[in-house]
Amino acid sequence: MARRTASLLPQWSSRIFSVELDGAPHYFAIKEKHRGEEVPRLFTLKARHYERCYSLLVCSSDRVRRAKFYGELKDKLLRHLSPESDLSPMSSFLPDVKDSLVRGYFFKGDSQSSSSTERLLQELIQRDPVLVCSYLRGEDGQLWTQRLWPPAESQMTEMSKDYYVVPSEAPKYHPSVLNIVNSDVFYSFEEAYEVLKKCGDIIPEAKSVLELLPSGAETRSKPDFPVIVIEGLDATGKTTLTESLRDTLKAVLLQSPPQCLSPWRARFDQEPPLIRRAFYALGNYITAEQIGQQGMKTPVIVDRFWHSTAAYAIATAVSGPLSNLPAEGSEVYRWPSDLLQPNLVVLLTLDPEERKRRLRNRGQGKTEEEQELDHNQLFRLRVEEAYRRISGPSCITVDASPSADQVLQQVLLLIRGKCHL
Ligand SMILES: Nc1ncnc2c1ncn2[C@@H]1O[C@H](COP(=O)(O)OP(=O)(O)OP(=O)(O)O)[C@@H](O)[C@H]1O
Ligand SMILES: Nc1ccn([C@@H]2O[C@H](COP(=O)(O)O)[C@@H](O)[C@H]2O)c(=O)n1
Repeated sequence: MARRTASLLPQWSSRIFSVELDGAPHYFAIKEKHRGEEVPRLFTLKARHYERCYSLLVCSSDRVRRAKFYGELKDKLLRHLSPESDLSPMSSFLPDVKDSLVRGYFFKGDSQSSSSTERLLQELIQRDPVLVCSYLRGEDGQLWTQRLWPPAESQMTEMSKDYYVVPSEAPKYHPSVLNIVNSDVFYSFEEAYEVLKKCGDIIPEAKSVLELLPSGAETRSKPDFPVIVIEGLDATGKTTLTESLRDTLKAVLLQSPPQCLSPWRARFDQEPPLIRRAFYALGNYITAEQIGQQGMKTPVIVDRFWHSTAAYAIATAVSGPLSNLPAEGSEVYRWPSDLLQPNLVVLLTLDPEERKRRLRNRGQGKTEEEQELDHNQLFRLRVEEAYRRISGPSCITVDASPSADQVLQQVLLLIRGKCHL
């Protein structure tokens, strides 16, 4: 298996590796040592008594298989490895090369149970799309060597050489940015459709979803009436506002994901990002079809649409501070060319403490992502910033802290100014 997967990781010696140790990414490169050359030291691994570490990179050419297996691999490793192994997320990428990121895990080998670890690795490389490397500590404790595992007996390839591990600078943007397009965010009906179609064999529910889809993102004529989307984090007042707008404007209220996908939403929420995001992306096309029909008769108000799909996906793919997000103007913030464009998108924003108070008062269950919003201040900031950076159409921010009626009046003013209602 190592040989077959090796061909999926071109330019091995030019790759950068990232291991998350104690919550912070450590970047390293690999280097062949030439005679008399001083090799820079690797970051000091905290547990100095470990002599050997391993990395596993998931590198199937089938992206659905890769996404599913990456999630399963963590459970498998956690079940088999000792807690001292410090299992950490790892990735490898070619700087500035789109779609070059591969994910995996890194862990410290336990000398007491090395044979059972190696048995597990042996099983994995026989059956699964993983590429395993071992890292051996040098005598001074800081210089590490990377070697393909198990060492290739013959046929010296670029990968089967021994390399020294050397520190590397952090890339300008989070490496996940390289793979966002059509893995986390889908920019056409076809791209998202392809993912769900491939899932049909392993997720029977995918077939039911496919049956509900419009026959393609047909270019319909623009609705005669205005289409207004209300966006925002949970509990910012979207439901309250959209219902008031519906009543005031005698409009139709739609939502994304649409009601018809409700039976399958929880199922797809358990899936890895590739599949989950494809599900939500397709939901927008079903809603767009409904907008197209209703918008010929009345104004249409939409509770969440494309901005939500893209902003949450981008903010989840990238970790850490706002500076890790793709730069403003990046292609990842562009609107899909085949998706209906609303006339106005309003983003409701709220002070985090007030949002929490409203969540508490409402007292409903929360999705994992909503809990993450509560606990992780950086995630919340990334989602809000991604919302603001999406363009074509961009959103207009409205402070949702005044009373429900004041927020309604503010948004009605915007609608009358922009949509001539
Ligand atoms: N302007 C407001 N002032 C005070 N409370 C409000 C205001 N708007 C909404 N609320 C209350 O805040 C809570 C959350 O509002 P709402 O359900 O409308 O938010 P939401 O954005 O639709 O949330 P979710 O996305 O989780 O469905 C509700 O209890 C609602 O009554
Ligand atoms: N158009 C959409 C709508 C929602 N999502 C995802 O759902 C979560 C929030 O939705 P709630 O109904 O629970 O408020 C959020 O995690 C988004 O990832 C989406 O992707 N696209």
